[in-house]
Amino acid sequence: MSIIISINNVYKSFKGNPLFENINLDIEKGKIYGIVGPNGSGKSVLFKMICGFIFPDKGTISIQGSEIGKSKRFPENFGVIIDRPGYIANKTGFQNLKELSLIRGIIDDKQIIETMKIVGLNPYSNQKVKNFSLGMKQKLAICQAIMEEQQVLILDEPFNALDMESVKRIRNLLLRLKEEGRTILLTSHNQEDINICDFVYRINQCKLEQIK
Ligand SMILES: Nc1ncnc2c1ncn2[C@@H]1O[C@H](COP(=O)(O)OP(=O)(O)OP(=O)(O)O)[C@@H](O)[C@H]1O
Repeated sequence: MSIIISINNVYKSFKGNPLFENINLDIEKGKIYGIVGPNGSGKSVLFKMICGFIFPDKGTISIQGSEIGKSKRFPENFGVIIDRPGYIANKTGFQNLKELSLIRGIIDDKQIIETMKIVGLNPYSNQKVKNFSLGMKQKLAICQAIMEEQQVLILDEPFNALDMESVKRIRNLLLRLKEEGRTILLTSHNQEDINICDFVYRINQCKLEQIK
C-alpha cells in the first residue's frame, strides 16, 4: 500500500470556531476518496489545506513524505477544482486551456483537444467562455484538472451543474483514471456519486468519521 497524502493531528479553526480537531487520514494511491458533510462543515477547507492554499493551526499534512509548509510550493502533479476557476471571458474553451497549459509547458494542443472531447466539450467551437453555460464551465474546470495527467485530483463538487448524461460520463472517466493509478478526492452531496468511491469519510463534530 502506497500512501500519497498523510494528514496528521490536524486542527483548524476560524475565529475561534473549530472545524477540525486532531484529524488523521492516510490517502492511498490509486483510490477514490469521498468527503461528505453538510454545508459549512469544512469540506472545501480540508481540500484547501491538502493543496497548501491554507494551513492547519496545528498538525501536519505531507505529500509523498514531504510536509506542506509555508515555504513549500503548491504540490506538483495535483489537478484541482476548488471554487470556480477564473477564466478569460473573451477567449474560447480551447484558448483558455491552452493559456493554462503554457504555465507548465508539458502538453501539446492534441492533448488539450483529446481532453475536451473526453468531457464532452467541442474543442473547435468559436464560443467564448463568457457565453458558456454553468455545466460547460464545469467541464472546462474538469479539463484543466486532468489534462496534464495530474496524478492526484482534488475535486470539490466536480458534478455540479452537469446534466445526467454528463454526470455518468464524468463518473466513468474518474473510474478510468483510477484504473490508471490516479488518486482522487472528491466531495458531493449526491449518493450515486459517492458510490464510485472506495472510501468515504463524513465530517462529524470536527472529526473524520469513516462510513465506507
Ligand atoms: N478563509 C476563511 N475565513 C473565515 N472562515 C472561513 C474561511 N474559509 C472557510 N470558512 C468557514 O469555514 C466553514 C467551512 O467552510 P467550507 O467552505 O469548507 O464548507 P463546505 O463543507 O465546503 O460547505 P459546502 O457544502 O457549502 O460547500 C464555513 O463556516 C466557512 O464560512
